[in-house]
Amino acid sequence: MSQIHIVLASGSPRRRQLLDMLSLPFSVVVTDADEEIRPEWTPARAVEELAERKLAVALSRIDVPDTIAIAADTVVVVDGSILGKPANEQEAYEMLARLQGRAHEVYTGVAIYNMKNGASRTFHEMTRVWMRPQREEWLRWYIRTGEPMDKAGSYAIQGIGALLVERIEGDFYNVVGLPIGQLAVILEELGASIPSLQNRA
Ligand SMILES: Cc1cn([C@H]2C[C@H](O)[C@@H](COP(=O)(O)OP(=O)(O)OP(=O)(O)O)O2)c(=O)[nH]c1=O
Repeated sequence: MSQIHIVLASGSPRRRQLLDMLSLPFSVVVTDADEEIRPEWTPARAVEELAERKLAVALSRIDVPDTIAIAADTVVVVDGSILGKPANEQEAYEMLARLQGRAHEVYTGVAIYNMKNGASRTFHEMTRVWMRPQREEWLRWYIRTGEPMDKAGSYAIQGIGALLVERIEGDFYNVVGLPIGQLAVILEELGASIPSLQNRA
């Protein structure tokens, strides 16, 4: 397969690290898409729509024609309410207080477009996370570390937030912001050659 240029439309350092797992060279375009969610959207639709919005902004800034562009969006869902990134420390506390001691869902939507042949795919994955209860002082201390402030649902499963997590069902990396296993399969279907998949049986 010919070399195709990959662009990740994301300012998230986590998504860059996850895409690095594919051993595929890629470049990054940071987008500033509007992240407003319409109240009638289901969580699955919300993450897919937001990923497509980020992708559309990125596509308008890419001038290499042989490019596959990828964008993603992650939200946390509890009792049907969609939680994005907290606006301030008080909101982070309210989110964490709501999530602790119970289960919630993490949805990541991914939108991909192959500019070479016009092929596109949008999909989402859901991971269920069960959290331990933690004391108010611990939650306040955790917020002061700064870790929750740029994360959907106000925690990072890959960081100190792991101390809140009892168990998960589904793809761990989907919680971190990119369902990398499923993304690799779909990128191949869309014409990318993935070095990390070459040695399969
Ligand atoms: C729940 C959870 C979320 N997150 C992160 C993943 C996403 O980066 C972030 C959700 O915000 P997003 O709006 O999905 O992404 P972003 O603003 O960080 O980056 P961009 O839009 O430029 O791609 O929360 C974790 O890192 N760990 C977790 O455990």
